[in-house]
Amino acid sequence: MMATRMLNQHSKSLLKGALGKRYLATVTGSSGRLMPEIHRGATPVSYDRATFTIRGGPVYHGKSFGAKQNISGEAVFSTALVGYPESMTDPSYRGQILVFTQPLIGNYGVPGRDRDEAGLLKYFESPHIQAAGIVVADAALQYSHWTAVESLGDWCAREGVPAISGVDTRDIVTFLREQGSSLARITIGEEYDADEDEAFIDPEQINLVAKVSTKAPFHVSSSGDLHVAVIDCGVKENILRSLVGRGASVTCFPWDYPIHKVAHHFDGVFISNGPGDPTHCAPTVYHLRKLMESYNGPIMGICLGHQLLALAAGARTIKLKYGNRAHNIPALDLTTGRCHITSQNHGYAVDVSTLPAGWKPYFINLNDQSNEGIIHESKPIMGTQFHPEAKGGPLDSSFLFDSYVNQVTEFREKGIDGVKREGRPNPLLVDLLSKERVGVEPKPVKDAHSGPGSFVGQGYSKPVSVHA
Ligand SMILES: NC(=O)CC[C@H](N)C(=O)O
Repeated sequence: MMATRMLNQHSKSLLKGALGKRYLATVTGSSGRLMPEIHRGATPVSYDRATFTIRGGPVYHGKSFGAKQNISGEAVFSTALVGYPESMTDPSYRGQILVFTQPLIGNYGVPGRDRDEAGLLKYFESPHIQAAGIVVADAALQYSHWTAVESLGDWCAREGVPAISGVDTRDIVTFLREQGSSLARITIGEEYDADEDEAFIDPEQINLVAKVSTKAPFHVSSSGDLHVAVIDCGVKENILRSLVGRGASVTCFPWDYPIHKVAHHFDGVFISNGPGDPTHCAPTVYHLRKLMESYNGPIMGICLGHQLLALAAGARTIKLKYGNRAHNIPALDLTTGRCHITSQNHGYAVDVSTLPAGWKPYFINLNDQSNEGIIHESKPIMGTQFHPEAKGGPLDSSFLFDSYVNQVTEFREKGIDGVKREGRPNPLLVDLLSKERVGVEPKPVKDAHSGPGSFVGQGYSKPVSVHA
């Protein structure tokens, strides 16, 4: 008691915060940690009424708990139970309105922008929310978790992303499953205006990969001596971590970089996940085709990367009725007969009937029989539609990174003709490269809410409160 009286106000609030975080269930902020900065389109949290409108479908009335912004995009649903910070920052969700079937979202808050020893974001899959908006049945306004620095609603508002709750997500998903992939809009504040019906943005028409891919190469170092080139179509942090953690430094290239011209410097090539229709990436497909003609090192692709490999091989992709977005989808390994529970997030798939000679299907989806992977019959080239890096989701299929890195090691040791491939990346060149994605930060814009003296100018510097 005496000691408590002697504490100054600041230490008291810190102590209160620490105790609150550790022993009490309900936390509404996190003192002692740096709050993340404010971004384009940030608004105060809006608790206005809101509508979620599906084009050619129902209008759902609910309540806003994120930014006061109106947006439109493709409505997709995920049946994942946890992992909303990871999913929302996954660049593959760019342009999409994410409907969560898990009815309570936000109860463990949102973590900070902490980085691991390689400089990769620990809790996010990219630096910002990528989904255009989110739709939940029940938003938890109170949250509790030791990594949390803010609530889901605060995060959405700060990132300029609208969020709607109080709508029947069971009904929405039933509709989306029946009608198939649909355009939709979130409107905050005023009632939905039927005259605006034509104003739905269709992300399918946009090359989203060009928006989320780094604009210049960047490098992430590992302690090992392998070096992999990653084609960044919107790469998730955990793909990079899965390579770096296995001893492969990575240099990430923009999506349209002529990779075949530099691949001989690398022990392997990797093609990342990414948003939208893979057929928008014609330059990548062309470069991959050239790469497969000239390069003998291991090549692996995940999700969009897998689709691009298939297109480069000469196969076709199709759009699924409503896609697969979940963290528990069974994929059968056709080479072993084993089933793996996988993390997925895709709307397109490889049409396996168009796979040319020399390739075979590797995995198949046990729910809908869609293709989940392809493998070359003689070269070390493979791709998976699911996400072995998970985040969120189970790590059942992380062995695929082990086998890829084993192939990369072998290629480095034995080369093509039994001669060890020599050469480390030039340290000077590595030093010159950025250490993170270039040119993907949203630019600050002046809008109605961001003028001098407004919320954006002063909102987040205030101490945050902790319930005790
Ligand atoms: N996660 C991904 O890479 C998604 C790939 C592609 N944009 C699709 O929806 O099918």
